[in-house]
Amino acid sequence: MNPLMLDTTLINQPAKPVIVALDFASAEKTLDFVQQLEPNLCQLKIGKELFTATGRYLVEQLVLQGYRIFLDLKYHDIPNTVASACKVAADMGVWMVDMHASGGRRMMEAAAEAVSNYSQPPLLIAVTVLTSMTQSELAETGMNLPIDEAVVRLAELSRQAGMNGVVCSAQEATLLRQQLGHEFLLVTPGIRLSTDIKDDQRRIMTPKAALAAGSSYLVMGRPITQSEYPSALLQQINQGLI
Ligand SMILES: O=c1ccn([C@@H]2O[C@H](COP(=O)(O)O)[C@@H](O)[C@H]2O)c(=O)[nH]1
Repeated sequence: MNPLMLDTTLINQPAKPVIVALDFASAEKTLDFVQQLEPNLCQLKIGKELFTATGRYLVEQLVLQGYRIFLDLKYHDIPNTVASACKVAADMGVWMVDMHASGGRRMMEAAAEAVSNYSQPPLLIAVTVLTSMTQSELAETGMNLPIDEAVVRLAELSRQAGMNGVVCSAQEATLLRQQLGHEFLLVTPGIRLSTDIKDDQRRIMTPKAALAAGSSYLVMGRPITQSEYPSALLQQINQGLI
């Protein structure tokens, strides 16, 4: 494909369940890995490591290849700064961008207002409680609610402030679906196959169980990027087999 021409063939196709976290340190390693995938298999996530290494160049390359991109920079700053960053993300053509719900209502409202005039605004997602955190680690930060209550509180605030959904663990998906209905997006990292190790994740679930619990999208990094057959693994998840 001519790299300067946007591949529009997939734009109207529904998104797939998995967002693959491209946690690599260079464009070269990333593009090598992405060669094994196709835009109709999954969405891609660019987070802090890869974005720090490659900036907007790689985001735009992958958008041009027809991938929906989740720019996972978890903004947490004053309202004006986060709103301006969301506009730049929208200009890059990303599909989804996130911020910490703990940045508060005014920060999230400013972000929602900033992208409201785009014809295809990115989905705005707020991080509730990181999937690496346990109950005691949350308490150490001064937040003394049980994790699931903290997640519900932050998710309700996010929805009121105009977010399209939240990042949470799939372990909270059933509760959030009861409280917030079926339209609000639940983006769930901490996904592990039954044979995988947890790594630094703490609140985990298998892909099949997470989708059954109400997850909208499964964020998966190491289980896919370190697999010998990433494409076959994605196909099995897409078919609901694992
Ligand atoms: O609560 C959160 C928010 C973001 N993440 C990100 O998701 C991936 C998970 O990667 P794995 O290798 O599957 O653990 C990673 O990029 C995190 O930054 C998260 O894990 N939890």
